[in-house]
Amino acid sequence: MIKAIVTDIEGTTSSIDFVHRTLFPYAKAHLRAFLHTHAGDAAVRRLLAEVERIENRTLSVDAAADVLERWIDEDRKLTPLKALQGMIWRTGYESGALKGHVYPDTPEYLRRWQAQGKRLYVYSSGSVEAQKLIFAHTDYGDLTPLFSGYFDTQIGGKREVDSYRRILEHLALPGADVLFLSDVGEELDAARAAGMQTCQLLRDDKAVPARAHPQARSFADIVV
Ligand SMILES: CSCCC(=O)C(=O)COP(=O)(O)O
Ligand SMILES: [Mg+2]
Repeated sequence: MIKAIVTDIEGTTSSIDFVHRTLFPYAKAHLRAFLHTHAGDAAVRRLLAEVERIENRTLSVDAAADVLERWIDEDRKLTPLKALQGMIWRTGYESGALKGHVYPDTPEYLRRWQAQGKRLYVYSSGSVEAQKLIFAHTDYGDLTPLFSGYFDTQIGGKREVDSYRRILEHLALPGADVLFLSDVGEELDAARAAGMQTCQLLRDDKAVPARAHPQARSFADIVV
């Protein structure tokens, strides 16, 4: 029996377009000014040091902004970029400039599954801060009370089997009791290799079907 469900965000609970056409441009538009204002803050300093380590060179604030803007364009899933994006999006959500997109079936089925006693978790390349923000600011209210925990790239990349093994250790459940939901075949392959059950969300025509996994057009199609 499924005791826990771990869900991806982009392409699964929420639309790819929202992430790429609203969230990423917002982060890019505010990044440089954010870095100039906060480069002295301890948390931002640590993240900029990580950017320098990845680039293997010393960077001025503007040079770091250039690198991070390029990473946004390339959709790189690098931890310091994702952490900085989360910090920038916070201002957007709190001012009302951003509203977290979720498909209508997302809150409905998350509530239903929680009422059935299943524990719900998020695993996204977006930072834990960004995950909490998107679910706290939806048209359906604050969905964060539905979740028992959040995982981001600090636990490992989403295409790596070890990431899912580590998540299972945190959940203290065997893989057979855990269902992972994602739109990306390589992520589902890695979760299955760790022993999890899987289901691919095919929300729109952009998703590439991974026929080795059960498939669903919405959460209403998922058998738990
Ligand atoms: C937390 S919302 C922003 C998601 C994000 O930054 C991203 O890169 C999408 O990654 P996902 O693993 O949810 O497909
Ligand atoms: Mg996804």
